[in-house]
Amino acid sequence: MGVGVPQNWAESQFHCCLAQAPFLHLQSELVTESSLWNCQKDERCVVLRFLKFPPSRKKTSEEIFQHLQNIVDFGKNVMKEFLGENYVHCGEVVQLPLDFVKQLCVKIQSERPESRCDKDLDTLSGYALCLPNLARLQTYHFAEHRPILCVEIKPKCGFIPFSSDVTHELKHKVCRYCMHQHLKVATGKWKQISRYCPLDLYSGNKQRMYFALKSLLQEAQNNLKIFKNGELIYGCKDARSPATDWSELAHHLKPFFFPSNGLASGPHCTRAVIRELVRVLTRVLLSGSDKGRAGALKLGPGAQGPCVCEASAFSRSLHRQGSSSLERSGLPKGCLLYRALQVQMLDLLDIEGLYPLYRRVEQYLEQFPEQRKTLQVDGPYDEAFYQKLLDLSTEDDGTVAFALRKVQQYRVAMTAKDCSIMIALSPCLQDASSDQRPVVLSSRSRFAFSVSVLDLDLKPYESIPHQYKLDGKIVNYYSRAVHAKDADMVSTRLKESKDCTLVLHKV
Ligand SMILES: O=P(O)(O)O[C@@H]1[C@@H](OP(=O)(O)O)[C@H](OP(=O)(O)O)[C@H](O)[C@H](OP(=O)(O)O)[C@H]1OP(=O)(O)O
Ligand SMILES: Nc1ncnc2c1ncn2[C@@H]1O[C@H](COP(=O)(O)OP(=O)(O)OP(=O)(O)O)[C@@H](O)[C@H]1O
Repeated sequence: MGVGVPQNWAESQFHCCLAQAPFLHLQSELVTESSLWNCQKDERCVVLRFLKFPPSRKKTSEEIFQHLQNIVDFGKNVMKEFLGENYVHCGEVVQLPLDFVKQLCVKIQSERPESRCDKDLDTLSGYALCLPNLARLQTYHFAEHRPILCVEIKPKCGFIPFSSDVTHELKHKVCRYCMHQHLKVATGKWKQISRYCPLDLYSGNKQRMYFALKSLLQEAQNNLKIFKNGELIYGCKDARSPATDWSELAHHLKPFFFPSNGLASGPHCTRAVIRELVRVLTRVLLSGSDKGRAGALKLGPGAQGPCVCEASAFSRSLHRQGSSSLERSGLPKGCLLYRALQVQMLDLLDIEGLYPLYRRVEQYLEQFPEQRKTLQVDGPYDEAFYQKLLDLSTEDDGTVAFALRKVQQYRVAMTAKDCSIMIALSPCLQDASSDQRPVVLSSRSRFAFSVSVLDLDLKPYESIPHQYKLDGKIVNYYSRAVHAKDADMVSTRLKESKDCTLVLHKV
């Protein structure tokens, strides 16, 4: 059969995503559904996402269809509104011939990372989500034949909680990502602590953003991947992945950034290429005028928290140099990072303030399980659902309605904290300015680009107790292992300095 086997693909708890080169080009003889047929006809390249479940949790076809439809509706009615039309691509639910799905599943099985194989792909319903291939320029509606570079960034949570419900003082000083790094290394998820801090990336300050992006390039973990013509050329799957090699990356990138000159190879060339990449990414991340309704989120002035994470390597080094001037967010309002941050901040109470409200909803649902549907706990994610999210009042009137509103806002915030950004860059000629597509300049070339958001599935209601436990684990581990070590170092230094003190006695 004429189905390209994907070379790279990844999946989360619920989904399997088939992506990257060679992309899954759907052949006409295999696909009869009209939407896919159209994709094939106008040469658009598509990506299919399938649901996946633990073997014990089978779902009916109807449930699977509904789950996928909910994902589409949530994208359309909520995330498009908040993040902006151009950044969000919701796709559509399609029904595929079962034979096709089964053969596909067999073909990709060997490519699945072992750690993800505890869940089975849904091959029985025939339903899947059909999405545009976001590793390509979204400003073109037909296949692009020019070389294309795509950088995928999972920036994670860009603010420090400001909620008065936070009980651990450390949470007001160090961001969750930086704390979580220590637990991840201790549990073997990754080999070493990253110097990346999301607060640097979201700062809008170019210097801090460069530092953040360079740190991602040094220690990509699951926060950075780079694709060239759809093929993964940089980024790792797990802690066993080989160490990152900048000279190899530079070799791939050189034709994009230094197309016509024979810049010598070696460390100088590598540095120059990486610098160009980081600059272009920063420019793209700061660009954008897409209208979204994130402005409709009237977060009060208190809803900001500190602008610097005490654990950030950047702020630590500035601190050591005696400089304390770190600016608050200078992100332009139209850019995707700004909008994503606003949505993340729907988490106004922090999990510590939210958990008792979740318990209130739970108790109510235990008593009145039939209300689950009326309350739209699991959808539909329609306009009414969206409207409720806009009420940011934090005054608890003791009602289930209040508790549920906060729970739903929290779920949306968590989704924005875990989504990824795809930046597609394609070199364009000097005279290509006549078309209206956005262009970004590097010192030796210019690129048409597009920015999209990926993985916008609403986090499940059921994940809240897990979030609560994990939060406690992260903070406790950090305060025991790291903060205690820091305190130790300070006291050792104090002791040493005491040992060296020359005590002068009066004679
Ligand atoms: O809790 P976190 O911050 O570790 O985020 C999880 C991610 O881990 P990360 O920290 O990015 O390495 C985690 O990423 P990986 O699967 O480990 O690459 C998932 O994205 C997970 O989402 P879900 O539960 O599969 O829907 C994410 O879980 P959620 O908390 O977003 O539900
Ligand atoms: N529409 C798309 N176009 C191009 N690549 C995609 C698309 N959707 C997903 N991918 C690629 O597949 C990977 C996994 O996709 P996605 O995050 O949506 O699935 P997931 O199953 O939730 O996985 P994860 O838990 O790793 O985030 C992404 O990191 C990205 O590299």
